[in-house]
Amino acid sequence: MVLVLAGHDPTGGAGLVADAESVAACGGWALTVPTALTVQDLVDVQAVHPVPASTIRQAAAALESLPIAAIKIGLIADLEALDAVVDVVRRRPGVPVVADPVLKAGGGSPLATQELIDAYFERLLPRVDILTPNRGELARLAGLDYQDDTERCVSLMHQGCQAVLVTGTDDPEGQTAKGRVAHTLHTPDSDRQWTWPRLPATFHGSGCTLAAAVATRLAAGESLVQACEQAQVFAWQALAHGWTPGQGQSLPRRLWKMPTPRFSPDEVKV
Ligand SMILES: Nc1ncnc2c1ncn2[C@@H]1O[C@H](COP(=O)(O)OP(=O)(O)O)[C@@H](O)[C@H]1O
Ligand SMILES: Cc1ncc(COP(=O)(O)O)c(N)n1
Repeated sequence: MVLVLAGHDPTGGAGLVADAESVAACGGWALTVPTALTVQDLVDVQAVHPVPASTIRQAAAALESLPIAAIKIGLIADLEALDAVVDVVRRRPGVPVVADPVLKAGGGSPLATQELIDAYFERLLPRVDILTPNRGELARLAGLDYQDDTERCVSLMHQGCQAVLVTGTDDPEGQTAKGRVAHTLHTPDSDRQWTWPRLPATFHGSGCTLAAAVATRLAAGESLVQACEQAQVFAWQALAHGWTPGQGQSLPRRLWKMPTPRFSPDEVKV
């Protein structure tokens, strides 16, 4: 089972719904604790309403008897929610924690203040096993003192984060080979890079899809490198099967392997 602490996105493209689909598609079972309710469509986020910290703590405590094998953290909307999430994680020592820092909506609206980013760095990072930022999020978390992504990741690992999988889709410095997106897994011992064909769309919930998949594969006992690779293959295919229902970003189809079912009354045997 994967405990997911994330925001709700009514479009189902990102947030808890995305995470639950990803977890199920990768062979796990999601336990979902909302950290925030958002108001958004596929263009941008209009509002974020944090769930009270006491509710987050209570909802997670109620799940304590269940066999949680990994924790996935998504949107955290305020300092109180951050402290509640840190408490939840501390109560489960040894369970791998995958955190996807959600700092900005796809449409550009900020989702975290500088104070919240500083607190994320100080309080949550020391308990994170793998962080999955894009390059912009990495730069904001690490701050201005570093020359390149490797230095930025080293600074996050000094803070206690065990590994960083940097997704290169946003590629602000234009370093990705043309037509490919590159992702690099940084650990204290080595770095490992993968590249994938760039798809001709902008996706809503791609980061959630990837991070929840990493958590699920870690929960299944895969190594960090295996889990990261499997999750990237899964996320790429979910995006390749994605669709664009209207204005704005495209939606990943995480359950593309599930055919449209036909239900027959004959299946009901008493
Ligand atoms: N246009 C795209 N083409 C191929 N892969 C993509 C594309 N957009 C996102 N991805 C994939 O989605 C996953 C999440 O990455 P990314 O979109 O950078 O995260 P975030 O939502 O945090 O910005 C990665 O595995 C990345 O390869
Ligand atoms: C509730 C919620 N969580 C996360 C994201 C960003 O998702 P992504 O960076 O994967 O597009 C979002 N738009 N809404």
